[in-house]
Amino acid sequence: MLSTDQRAIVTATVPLLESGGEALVTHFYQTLFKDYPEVVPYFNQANQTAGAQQRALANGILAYARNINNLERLGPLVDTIINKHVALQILPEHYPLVGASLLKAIREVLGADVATDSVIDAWAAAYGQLADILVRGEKAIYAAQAGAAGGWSGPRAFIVEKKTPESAEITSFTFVAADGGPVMAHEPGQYISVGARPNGESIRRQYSLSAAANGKTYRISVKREPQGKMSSYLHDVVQEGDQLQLLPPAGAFVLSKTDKPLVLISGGVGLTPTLAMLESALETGREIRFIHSARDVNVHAFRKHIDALAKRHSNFKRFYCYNQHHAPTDRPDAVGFIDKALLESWLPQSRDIDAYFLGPTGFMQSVKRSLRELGVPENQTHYEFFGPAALLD
Ligand SMILES: NC(=O)C1=CN([C@@H]2O[C@H](COP(=O)(O)OP(=O)(O)OC[C@H]3O[C@@H](n4cnc5c(N)ncnc54)[C@H](O)[C@@H]3O)[C@@H](O)[C@H]2O)C=CC1
Repeated sequence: MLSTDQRAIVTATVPLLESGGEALVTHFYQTLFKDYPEVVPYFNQANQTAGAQQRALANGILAYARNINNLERLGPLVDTIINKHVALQILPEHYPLVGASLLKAIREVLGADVATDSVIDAWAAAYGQLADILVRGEKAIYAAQAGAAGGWSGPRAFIVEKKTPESAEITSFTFVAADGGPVMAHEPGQYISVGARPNGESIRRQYSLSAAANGKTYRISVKREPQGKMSSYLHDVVQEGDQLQLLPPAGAFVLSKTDKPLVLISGGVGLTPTLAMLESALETGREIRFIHSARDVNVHAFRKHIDALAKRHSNFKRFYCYNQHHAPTDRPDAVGFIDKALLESWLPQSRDIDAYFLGPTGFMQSVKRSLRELGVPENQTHYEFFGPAALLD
């Protein structure tokens, strides 16, 4: 439990963290990896190089410290972190390693004058409180995953039943359990972790499930990233019949169960979770708009499938925006970038909608701003980052 004095110390440290947050966190990661090399496989080294993971952690720590007196204000952040940890199989025994490295980094970066014993004690107590909240949330999800019909815990072997190209750069993989058993139902919008050993190196990545739950299979749809170890391995090496290890579905970016009009807005490979959302929401009869932006028709995945759904369901309209179009047969609904004017013309009349959006960061910044300016309530707009979260505003 944090004392009043310790809370005051943590709050007072916020401006210091704000000005030096990234240096602190960079130092923290260096310390963590040096002192505890066994945790390195839990981190996507590509995100480390780009600094995105450092920034995400810095933002998380700042948000926590800022709200230490009113943790409810953290809102969905805690759930998002808990779900990311579950997808990575973070366990209670990992927390002391991170805590020790964080305190060591605070001490080394701030120096003995600032990082006095009472500052370190306050941060130790604050970290302990955060760790308790996260460990409790993670335990509950692990238990739910293990207890669900078709559920499991830890890695489970799956076979690639189908490998299907969906566009010039996106390919789907459909998995069935190697033990032939059922698989737990995921919420539309959730992801699974795929584990493999390309070139003998053990790696794990999260991919959104791109189809609604059916109890038997899972489907992911992966964009080839030229530098991506897992996506290159999946595209170039993995074939139908091959075996991979999957962790159970997780993720807090899920459809809210309202009957408000649903607007799904995606850029590029960001369409994968919105596709699962679309498929499951179609059954409810609520009004749905599916808005998708792609560079051009060649990289536009699932167009035929979505067009066919739009023909069959009168509650559903789809809109496509291409940056370029090459032939009259491409027939996008707009050319260029999705902007406020375009969204205004494609949204339902009412602004009392549930909106979900994903795409590259610039796309998400633009969509978030446009929805706000168009009067969609902020708490009815939802988004997720593939990988470490960044700030959109
Ligand atoms: N939620 C997330 O975190 C997502 C992240 N990404 C990441 O983004 C990268 C590129 O993904 P791709 O599928 O190749 O996307 P892309 O580069 O093909 O872009 C998709 C669409 O978004 C549009 N767009 C990009 N910046 C925009 C802006 N500032 N305003 C309006 N529209 C904009 C593009 O013009 C294009 O139509 C990947 O590394 C991927 O991992 C992609 C989708 C979702």
